[in-house]
Amino acid sequence: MTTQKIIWTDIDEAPALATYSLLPIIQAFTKGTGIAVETSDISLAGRILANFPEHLTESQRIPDNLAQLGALALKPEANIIKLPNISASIPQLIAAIKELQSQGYQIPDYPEQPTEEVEKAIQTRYAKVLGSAVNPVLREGNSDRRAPLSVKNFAKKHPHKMSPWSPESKARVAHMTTGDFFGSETSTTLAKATTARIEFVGADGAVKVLKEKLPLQAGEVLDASVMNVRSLRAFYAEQIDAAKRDGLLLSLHLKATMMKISDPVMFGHAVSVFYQPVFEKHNATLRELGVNTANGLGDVYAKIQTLPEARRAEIEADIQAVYATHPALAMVDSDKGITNLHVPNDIIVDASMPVVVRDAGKMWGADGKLHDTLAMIPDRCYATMYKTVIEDCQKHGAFDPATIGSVPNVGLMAQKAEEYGSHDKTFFAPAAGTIRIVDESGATLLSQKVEEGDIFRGCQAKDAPIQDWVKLAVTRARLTGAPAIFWLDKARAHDAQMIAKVEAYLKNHDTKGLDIRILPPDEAMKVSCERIRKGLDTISVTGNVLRDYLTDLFPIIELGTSAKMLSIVPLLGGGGLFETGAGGSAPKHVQQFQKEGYLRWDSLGEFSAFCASLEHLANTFKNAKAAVLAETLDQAIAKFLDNDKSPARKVGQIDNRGSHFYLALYWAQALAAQARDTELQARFSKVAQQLGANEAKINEELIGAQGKPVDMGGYYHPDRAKTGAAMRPSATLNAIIDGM
Ligand SMILES: NC(=O)C1=CN([C@@H]2O[C@H](COP(=O)(O)OP(=O)(O)OC[C@H]3O[C@@H](n4cnc5c(N)ncnc54)[C@H](OP(=O)(O)O)[C@@H]3O)[C@@H](O)[C@H]2O)C=CC1
Ligand SMILES: O=C(O)CCC(=O)C(=O)O
Ligand SMILES: [Mg+2]
Repeated sequence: MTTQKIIWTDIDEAPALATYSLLPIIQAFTKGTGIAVETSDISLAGRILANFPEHLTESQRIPDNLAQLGALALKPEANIIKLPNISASIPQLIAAIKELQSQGYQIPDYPEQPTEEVEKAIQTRYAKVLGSAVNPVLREGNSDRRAPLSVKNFAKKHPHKMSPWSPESKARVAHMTTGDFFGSETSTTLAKATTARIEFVGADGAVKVLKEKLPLQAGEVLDASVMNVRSLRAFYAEQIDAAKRDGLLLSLHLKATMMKISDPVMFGHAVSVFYQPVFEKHNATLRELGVNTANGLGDVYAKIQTLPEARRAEIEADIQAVYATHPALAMVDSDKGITNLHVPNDIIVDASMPVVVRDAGKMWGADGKLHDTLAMIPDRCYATMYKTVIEDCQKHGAFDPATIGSVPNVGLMAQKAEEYGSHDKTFFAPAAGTIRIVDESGATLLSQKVEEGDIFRGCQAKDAPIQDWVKLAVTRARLTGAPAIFWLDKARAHDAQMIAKVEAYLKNHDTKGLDIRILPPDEAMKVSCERIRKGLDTISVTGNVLRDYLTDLFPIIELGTSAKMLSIVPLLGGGGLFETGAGGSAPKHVQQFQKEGYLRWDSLGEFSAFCASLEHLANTFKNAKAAVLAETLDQAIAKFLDNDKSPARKVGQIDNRGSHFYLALYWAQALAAQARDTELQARFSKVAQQLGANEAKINEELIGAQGKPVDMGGYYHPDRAKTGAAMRPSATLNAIIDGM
């Protein structure tokens, strides 16, 4: 029998914890079927270690798994289960490095302000693991994200709580009206392939090359846009005044993790504008200490620890004084005094704005209560649709998960499409002048006027992925009968190029009888909201960033969480990437696990992704056992939902581990009940019997393990034995699974 491989990624935080319990079950169930489920460590800690082999002993080294998986993703045999991983901000990266060093890994410190060449080289190496470093490498296909039907039906039957909107709600989204990426964008479609370069031209005409080689294909869409920092800072200042005047909380929503070059800096400007009195008065000291506003107010607190007591107290008092004259800030953790401006990775727009919608326009204030917020989302490329959904709720009230329809998504992301690939084309203007993209003949393709500090961003979207994206949209529209809306705005330069392509490529498909529209994001949002309120589904077909934002927004509205989403990436090379859920790695869940031995991570996303991965094996390799496993897993998931076996939230109820037991039980029962594969039937009849007979005992052992602190031996790089033991506390369950 040839063995087909499924790669299960080892990642971070809550989903990594869940893996300790779930993977042994999955490996036991697939044993002897010709399917091998193997792990590949692409965790933040793993990626750090993989980049510094010469600093490690032989036994400490780990291979560059991410590069290997990236290569695998291009091949037809690729079958990868991708769990959400940390896209690290600098504070997270530094914390992970410290932890690894404390465990005896002699990797270098992160040079925050490199001066010497050696330091610069180390920083460059660390840059490879910073931010969204994994997803763009593995996502060699476009994205199909939706709620599986069983999950959607479950949510309708057991609707989660949505806060009612008050007619007095003053919540609002604020965005810039000029000087943002949206306003400045210019875009072109390449007539022929070329290798371009990006250069800065100073006021004196001197040219500085920013990027030597930018290979461009014929037919690809190339954009250049600029965030004018003066306008951005003025925008922040205005909104600070407006929030104060209107008695609103102030919140900032960016994506500093995924947009790892531009957004931390935009975040930093908000920090220095909000705390301007502190930065003015203590400018010299803070500079000397190497405070980087892009790392948030938390960086100020961290760096002033080295100052003499009196000096530190003075700065701290001046920070407190700001709150007296400024609007209240939205809080990430009001108990600990962690504000929205503390660290750049705590409020990530895709996850934070849906919660504002769910909580009726409110966020937590320092008083531990919910208040209407003024949500700053500077750039109009993304802000207007959030504005529309908030206004829709203010007008029509909260969405009712019991009755609303669905908004699945078809997202363009292959080959680092759009903003995903912009990191190596994002630059900060060294002075006033022009930044331009010049082709190999010397002709200027695009150019932007800049002032000092402005953020220049170049984006690319290759033609093949665009064609595939259009095809995927038509396929989904045909399969579901739902209208498909391309969220594209002809007033945005990039979108205008895309619209021309979409219109051309739609002609390659049979679209007879399909409802396919092209609408700007605010209108598309309006139509989609109107339709879900009537119980109707509407496919959103979007570029990369809107994909990210919408696939948290609608799932959180519809299902209460994006963890339950099915997230499939049909790879352009023929393989499959199956992502679990559409959300993140839930740091809050790890904190709860460490404190009270309770893990409320819901693995439904993993279940669905694994099922889709088995289906893919069954279809592409005609693997009959995989087909039976997939079909029975699907039945098990349905029963799991029917019996509501997802983790609860509190000690004493089943948690993630208990939910895995029930999945195993129902899966074994379904395998025992089928007759297509008698070998599996016989094998699993015994397992089903054993699991069923021990249900009470297993539950007792699993729940008995809760309620006390857990020592994982590390956060970013936990001790495998300790964590494994904590995640598999039922000797009875372990004996059955390990005995299979
Ligand atoms: N695909 C990927 O690799 C992604 C990675 N990330 C990364 O994840 C990290 C954290 O991201 P963040 O935006 O804070 O958001 P998360 O999605 O990790 O968490 C936000 C909240 O979502 C809920 N939640 C998420 N997943 C589950 C689940 N499986 N079961 C139950 N509840 C869940 C919980 O909310 P509640 O308290 O409301 O129940 C949780 O506190 C960052 O490092 C980010 O870069 C983020 C998105 C995608
Ligand atoms: O790549 C990342 O940093 C996050 C991706 C994400 O949020 C998503 O795909 O939904
Ligand atoms: Mg997301």
